[in-house]
Amino acid sequence: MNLRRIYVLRIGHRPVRDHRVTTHVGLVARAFGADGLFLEEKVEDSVVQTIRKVCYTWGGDFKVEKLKDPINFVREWKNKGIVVHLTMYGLNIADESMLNLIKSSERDILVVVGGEKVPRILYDLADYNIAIGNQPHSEVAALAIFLDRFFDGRELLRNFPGARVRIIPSSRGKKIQRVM
Ligand SMILES: C[S@@+](CC[C@H](N)C(=O)[O-])C[C@H]1O[C@@H](n2cnc3c(N)ncnc32)[C@H](O)[C@@H]1O
Repeated sequence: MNLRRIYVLRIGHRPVRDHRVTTHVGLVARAFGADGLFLEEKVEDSVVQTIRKVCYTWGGDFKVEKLKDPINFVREWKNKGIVVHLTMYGLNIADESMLNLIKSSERDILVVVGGEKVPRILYDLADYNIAIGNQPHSEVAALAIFLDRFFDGRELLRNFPGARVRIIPSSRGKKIQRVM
């Protein structure tokens, strides 16, 4: 059995201004199958709390952690896993050969998404600089599409153990079941 894990690192957070987008990076990471999120130390505690509250209510084993030195963390990560940096300047994911190489690795994966400006060194540290198309858009969209392609859509059918509420999918209206 492959016990490979996939984590997300969000770099380049601007306090206050990026509160919502960094929260959304976390929610997308969790909902689209990642095992956890690493954030810079300057990220507001309320971002971490919001993501943890979603995990408490909706389940899953998703870890959120702040890092003192994200670049050093990436350096050390490379001893045990691979680093995928999502950037519009990278190799287009539509060329599936890169994605296939990433999928076939048995090592843990760190997916790095940036903000306004990403430190140059990340482009060199990354094992793969991957573009979700070579047009500028958003870290939230880039992460969602990368994870969805990585898991071939299977993440959308995942169960989240320990959920307190669950949605009963319905063609109209909102049906929610309390589980515990
Ligand atoms: C506001 S964008 C900045 C665009 C940036 N100059 C870049 O390198 O992609 C913030 C983040 O969104 C992600 N991003 C935006 N467009 C992307 C694309 N086409 N492919 C992959 N990632 C993208 C990157 O992680 C980037 O650091």
